[in-house]
Amino acid sequence: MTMEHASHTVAATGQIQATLIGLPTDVGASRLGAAMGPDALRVAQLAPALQRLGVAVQDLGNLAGPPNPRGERDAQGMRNLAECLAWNRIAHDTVLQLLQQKRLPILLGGDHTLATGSISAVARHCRATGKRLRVLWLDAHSDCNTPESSPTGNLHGMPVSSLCGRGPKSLAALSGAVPALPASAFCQIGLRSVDGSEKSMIRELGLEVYDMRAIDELGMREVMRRALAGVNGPQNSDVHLHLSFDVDFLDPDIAPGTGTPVRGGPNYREAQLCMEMIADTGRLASLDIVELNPALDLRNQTAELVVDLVQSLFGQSTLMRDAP
Ligand SMILES: NC(=[NH2+])NCCC[C@H](N)C(=O)O
Ligand SMILES: [Mn+2]
Ligand SMILES: [Mn+2]
Repeated sequence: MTMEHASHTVAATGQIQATLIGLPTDVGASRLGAAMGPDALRVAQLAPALQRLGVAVQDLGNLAGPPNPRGERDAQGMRNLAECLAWNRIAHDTVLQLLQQKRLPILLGGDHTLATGSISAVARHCRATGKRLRVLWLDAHSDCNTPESSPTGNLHGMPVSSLCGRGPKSLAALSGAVPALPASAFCQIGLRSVDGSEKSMIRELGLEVYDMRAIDELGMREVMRRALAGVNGPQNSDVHLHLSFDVDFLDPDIAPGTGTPVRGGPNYREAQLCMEMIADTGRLASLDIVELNPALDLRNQTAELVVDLVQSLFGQSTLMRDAP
């Protein structure tokens, strides 16, 4: 177990400087409600929970963006592309600025299209600083549809293909290079709902995927050991680890507050171990928390669970002492 944190997220004091960015949009999702996600996380005391672990937390509040319409599919097969692009530009610009200030951005979504903007910024930053980027994508879905292949036209099903240079051109170009990052930088964990077209895309891109069957057969410990193989240890100190956490990764029995739930996900202990093993790397440098839908939640229990897991992600453990 390592106790140090990645140097680029740590100010001279050794303290992580995190910034919460509320992006209240569900323009890419199938159901309304994820726009309320940031506030549900605040109600569940996300900032104080991080502060108790010694993280300095700044909250930018909810940033203003375009309206969240329920558009029909356009000629290319996408819903609400213009609004989605505008929200992602906001995500990109804000995350990039924070990374340049050596802060650790925590994007509070909002739907999962926002990962296009945030990861584009992370990719741009890594190109400029010579860091190696690793993206862990915790999700029930692989989100690698294209406008042509998507069964729904919802853009939250397309961020991975966009980032790999296959999705809608305007979204794919956000980082200033196409593709924004190599497909090999991604590692997807928890998949259990993959469209036929996405299966082909996963193979075409060569995405590293640990689906629920892999978790069942190998166990979460071995899956995470493999996922973090190029992240752990002194020889990988140049890695920027980004976590894109889609709340529907979790089993709907413990996390009902999400718009596209799929049964058979990781349970509470598996999810905790996943977060703890990421924390142990000390390399987490940016985070998306997306697809939390308070309108579908029960007494905010999903938001509270997410806060609990984020505490593990930032080093809370049963036996090690919290920061003073
Ligand atoms: N981020 C998510 N929750 N994505 C769900 C995507 C569902 C489906 N594959 C689609 O393309 O519409
Ligand atoms: Mn999902
Ligand atoms: Mn997703």
